[in-house]
Amino acid sequence: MDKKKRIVIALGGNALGNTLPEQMTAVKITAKAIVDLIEEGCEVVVAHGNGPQVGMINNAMSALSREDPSQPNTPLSVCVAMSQAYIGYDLQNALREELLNRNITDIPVTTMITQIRVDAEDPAFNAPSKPIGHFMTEEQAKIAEEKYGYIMKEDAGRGYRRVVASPKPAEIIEIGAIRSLVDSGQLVIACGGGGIPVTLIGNHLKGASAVIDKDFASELLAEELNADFLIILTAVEKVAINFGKPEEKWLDDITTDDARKYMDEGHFAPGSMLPKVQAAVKFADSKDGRNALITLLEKAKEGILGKTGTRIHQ
Ligand SMILES: Nc1ncnc2c1ncn2[C@@H]1O[C@H](COP(=O)(O)OP(=O)(O)O)[C@@H](O)[C@H]1O
Ligand SMILES: NC(=O)OP(=O)(O)O
Repeated sequence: MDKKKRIVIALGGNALGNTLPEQMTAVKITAKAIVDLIEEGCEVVVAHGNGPQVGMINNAMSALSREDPSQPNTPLSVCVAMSQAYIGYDLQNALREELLNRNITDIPVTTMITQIRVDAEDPAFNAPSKPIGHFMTEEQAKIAEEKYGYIMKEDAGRGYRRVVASPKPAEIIEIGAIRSLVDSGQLVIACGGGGIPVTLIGNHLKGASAVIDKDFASELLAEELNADFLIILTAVEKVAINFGKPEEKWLDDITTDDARKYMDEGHFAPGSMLPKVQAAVKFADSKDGRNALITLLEKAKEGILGKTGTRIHQ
């Protein structure tokens, strides 16, 4: 019998929604897409983003400490941990239910609280770039800057968002535990929200004020688990060159060299498609036979069957 294909899936914003009720609904659709892959005979590991959720949690915790001075401010690393548990809770339950609905009773679902070591000297700490929280108008953004000292940036024509530091992931602290669970056949949700950023001081892990990009964290997870496929599920079916322009062209199958050329030519927006293509290239180049796929959440099954999406390979 063929060895099962091991797939790490990175879930983007549309897989989770922006509010509590939206997330409840979105995870049901997401769970169907993931269990479709399991039914196709794949071994799946799930990672996910947290931009809207970590922003919401951070706003709530900051409001609490403004109202009640006895409540110290909640560090961003703790907000990431909260977002992992909140998203993991909904996703884990939706996956459990979808598996049971399809009479799959032998795959336990687990969410692993995951810390990821970053370099304390990473220059990203001095150049906030990761959008979190909800979109604002220019006027609302100015108020947020003045009132809360937030750094606000325009996000790919979609409005203004707060930006925070986003260092590169260096080491997944819980990788041994994740590997044991995956190897024993469990469906594991790990590296949520890009992982809780920590720096290492002796034996102590210190939370860092940052949000790691989940595309890069998922890539590291896929390499560490020796996955065959990294699938990045987002809001577009394929990656385009000349995106949004009259000469727009959707890409089916590209080599990592093609992708690097397109990146140099500036076809992919920073903060949205660029990190996905960068992560896909890094994974595909990391070992012969490794493939990355970028596609729409609802098309995951067609994507793995080679019918759609943008496939990136050496
Ligand atoms: N070259 C491109 N090809 C396709 N989509 C692109 C491109 N450049 C930017 N995008 C935008 O990137 C978005 C995906 O990024 P983002 O919304 O940050 O993803 P997610 O939240 O799913 O991680 C797409 O919905 C699309 O609007
Ligand atoms: N942490 C992270 O990359 O979140 P998003 O995917 O929501 O931006």
